Amino acid sequence: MKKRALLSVSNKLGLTEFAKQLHDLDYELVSTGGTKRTIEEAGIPVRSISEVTEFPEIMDGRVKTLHPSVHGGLLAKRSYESHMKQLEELDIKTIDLVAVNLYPFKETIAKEGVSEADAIENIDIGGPTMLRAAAKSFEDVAVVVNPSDYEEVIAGIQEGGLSFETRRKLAAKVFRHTANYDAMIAGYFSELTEEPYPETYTVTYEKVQSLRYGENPHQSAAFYKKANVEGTSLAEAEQLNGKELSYNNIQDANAALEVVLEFHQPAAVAVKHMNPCGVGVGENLYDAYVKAYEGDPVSIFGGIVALNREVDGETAAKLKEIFLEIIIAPSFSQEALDLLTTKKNLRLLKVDMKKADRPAHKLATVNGGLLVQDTDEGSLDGVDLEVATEREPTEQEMEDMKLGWKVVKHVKSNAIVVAKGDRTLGVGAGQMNRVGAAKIAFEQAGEKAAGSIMASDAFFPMPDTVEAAAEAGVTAIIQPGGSKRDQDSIDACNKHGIAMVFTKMRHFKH
Ligand SMILES: NC(=O)c1ncn([C@@H]2O[C@H](COP(=O)(O)O)[C@@H](O)[C@H]2O)c1NC=O
Repeated sequence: MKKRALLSVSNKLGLTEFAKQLHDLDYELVSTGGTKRTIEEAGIPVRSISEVTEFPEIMDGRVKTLHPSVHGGLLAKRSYESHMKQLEELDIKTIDLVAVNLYPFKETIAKEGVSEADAIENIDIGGPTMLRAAAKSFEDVAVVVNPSDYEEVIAGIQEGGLSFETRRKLAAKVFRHTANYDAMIAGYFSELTEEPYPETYTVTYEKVQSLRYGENPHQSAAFYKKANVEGTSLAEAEQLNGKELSYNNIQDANAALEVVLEFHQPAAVAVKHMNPCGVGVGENLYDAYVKAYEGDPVSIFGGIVALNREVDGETAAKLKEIFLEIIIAPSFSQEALDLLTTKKNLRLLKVDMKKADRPAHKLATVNGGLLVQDTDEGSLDGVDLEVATEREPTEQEMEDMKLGWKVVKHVKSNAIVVAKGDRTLGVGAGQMNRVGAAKIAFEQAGEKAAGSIMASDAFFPMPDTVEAAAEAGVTAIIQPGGSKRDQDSIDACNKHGIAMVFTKMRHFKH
């Protein structure tokens, strides 16, 4: 008796070649409407699914393969006499191979302005049902969900049949695929019904690449991207030069990208170990980069630089002067590319920075758990800053404080940023007490701290940070305010003639 293959695919890639090879291997082919037409047009004999089900495809294809003649043929255990007897009694033929790929739900919901009705029509029902049935029956049935596996499947059959291990691997792939598909549907409906934190949180990620190792060489790692990437993302970067990215590179590059996206003017951000070490904004990119570089010419060495304008030749020449791991930009001029690609290991990443939306959620794992929160979208846009001190900040101080505030949001807490004249001068990151972070920032800024501003990601529980700032020459402070002891800090500012504003918004980053 001929073996039977059921083919029902939305993505017709490689279909006719696969069908032809199966036919040559003496399989009887059975197909649904569009798939059958494609196979027939290639001159390959194929039977209609309606012949098998003795039922027409109905309701615009909503029901075509959902039939006992299909699912009996898939789910019967060949080793059970009772199952085989039932098939015989009901005149159902076994199905030995299934190739199915699903309605393009992901691509449909990614379309701008897609209607709910369109999204719903693209939820495949019959396809996943067949895939799951075939995968459950992997001991007897081979199931192919990805056209990239056609070749291997054909080769296996030609060599005398697919092994148990191969069939089990194909089944595992199917269950991951249908889980991924359903997770996308679940996510879509959670959004529709405005349930950001539902009773089960199902997210799905697709592999971008295996990584050589994780944070340290003894840790294994891989990079995955969201099935539907929202906004500007490193996961969609185009690498134009350099060796493969590492786990730490990706983390650092993402940190740099997040900071540079804060700015509309030409901006440059240098990052080390996920903290910005130098940030500059300017009239043009060169100017911005020079400022970022001068912010901390020591830490930037071996760092990651993100820029928010096309890298031109002049900026590239300056970037080339020091050892950098990665440069991220929306584009690179040919001149810049010619200059930078002479450094073989320097990774150049082209990232589309125009995508406005940001990921709705930030995820963090704890042992045995997952924390989910809104992305920190807090900004000073439209915020009336409260001046807490006797002295009002000058216009220049205000500008510098706005820059400091944008940067301090991205520095690990406790975080202090010292800035002046469109650039950072010192960054204190990740300290267990605030005054400690401030001291690090002042030490970095050195004499340049005179006349600078200080930004703090959270309020001051004591006036010690203000005192340290006064000693370093800081003239204005931006911080959330809200401590029971705010008055102590205000008094200290007034004593030293420092202007201080409250944002009433905290930017902890752990
Ligand atoms: N309703 C059904 O019984 C059904 N059976 C198979 N499909 C899907 O129909 C698509 C193929 O359709 P066609 O061969 O007409 O191009 C495949 O993506 C397959 O997963 C179905 N469609 C949706 O559920």
